[in-house]
Amino acid sequence: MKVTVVGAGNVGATCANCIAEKDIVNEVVLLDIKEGVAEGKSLDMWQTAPINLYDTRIKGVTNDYEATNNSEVVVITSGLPRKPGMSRDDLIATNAGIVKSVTENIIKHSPNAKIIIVSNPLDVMCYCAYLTAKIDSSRVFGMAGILDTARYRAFLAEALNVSPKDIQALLLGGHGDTMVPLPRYTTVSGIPVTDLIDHDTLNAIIERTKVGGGELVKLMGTSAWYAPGAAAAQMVEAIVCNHRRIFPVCALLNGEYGMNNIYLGVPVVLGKNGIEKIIEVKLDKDEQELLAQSAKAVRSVMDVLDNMKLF
Ligand SMILES: NC(=O)c1ccc[n+]([C@@H]2O[C@H](COP(=O)([O-])OP(=O)(O)OC[C@H]3O[C@@H](n4cnc5c(N)ncnc54)[C@H](O)[C@@H]3O)[C@@H](O)[C@H]2O)c1
Ligand SMILES: O=C(O)C[C@H](O)C(=O)O
Repeated sequence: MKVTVVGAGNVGATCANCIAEKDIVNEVVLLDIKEGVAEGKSLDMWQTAPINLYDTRIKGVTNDYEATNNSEVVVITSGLPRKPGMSRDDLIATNAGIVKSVTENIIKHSPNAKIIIVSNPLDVMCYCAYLTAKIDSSRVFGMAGILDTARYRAFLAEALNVSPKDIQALLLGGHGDTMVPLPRYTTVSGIPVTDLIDHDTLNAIIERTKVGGGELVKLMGTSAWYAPGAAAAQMVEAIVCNHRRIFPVCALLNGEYGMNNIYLGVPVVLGKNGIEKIIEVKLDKDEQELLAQSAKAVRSVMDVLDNMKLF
C-alpha cells in the first residue's frame, strides 16, 4: 500500500516520517517542487529505519506524479505557512492555486485516493480541493481538529497534572480563532472536566487553544509542524488500518448541523473509505451560536476563493 505526502517542508516531512515510523504501509512517496529536497529528506528518513526499526520505504521525488500512482491516501501540505502578524486567511491568494494544481495532478494519478488537506486556510482549501477533484466529499477532508484538540488536551494535562492520554475532548468549527472547543464534551478518564477544574482556568485554556497556532508562529517565525505532522499521520493510520476512529475532521456539511455546502470541523468516523459517517452531537444554544459564528468566518474566506475565479 502506498501513501503520498505532497510538500516536503516542515509539516510534510514530519508527517511522512511519522507514517513511516508507524510501519503500516509499504511505501511513502514525498513530493515537492524544490529540486532535491524531497529526495534528500527521504534518504535521511530512510536511514533512521535501522534505528527506529521499520520497513516502510520512503521515496522522495521532485514533481514526479508518476511516482505517486495509485496512492491509497494523499496528504497535501504544499503551500505557504504564515509569518508573525499574518492570519491563516492571508495565505489564500497563493495557496488556493497550489492546492488546485496539486489536486489536479493527484486525482489524475490516484483516482481512488482519499485526500487529506493540511494547507491553510484549511477549511477553504478543503473546499478548493473538493471542487477540483470532483469526487465524493467522503474522500476529501482536512486535518485540523486532531491538532486543535491535541493542544487543548495538552494544556489541560498540564493544568491538571495528569497524563494527556486520559483526556478526551471534542472541538467543532473552522480552523481559525473562531474554533469551538466544547467543555461539555471534555472528559478525563470519563470524569467531566468541569468537575476537576475551575471555570476561569478552563476558560483561559480554551482561549489559549483558539490562538494556539498563532502562539507558535510568534515563537518560531513560521507555523508549527511536529503536532500537525503527527495529527495528519494519525488520520492516515485510521484510514489505511480501517480503524474507524472518531476524530474531529474538516468535512463537507450537507444538512448536518443545519449547514450546507461548507467545510467545517465536526466529529466523524474515519475508516477505509475515508469519512464513513459524520456524527451530529447535540449542541446547546450557546454552542450553536459559536458554531454559526465560526461558519460565518469560513464563509467570508469562501467568498474570497469565489472572487479568485479559479472554478
Ligand atoms: N491544517 C493545519 O492544522 C496546519 C498545521 C500546520 C501547517 N499548516 C499549513 O500547512 C502548509 C505547509 O506548512 P509548512 O510549515 O510545512 O510549510 P513549508 O514552507 O515548510 O513547506 C511547504 C512546502 O510546500 C512546497 N510546495 C509549494 N508549492 C508546491 C507545489 N505546487 N507542489 C509541491 N510542493 C509545493 C514548498 O516547496 C515547501 O517545501 C501551510 O499552508 C501551513 O499554513 C496547516
Ligand atoms: O497556525 C498556523 O498558521 C498553522 C496551523 O494552522 C496551526 O494551527 O498550527
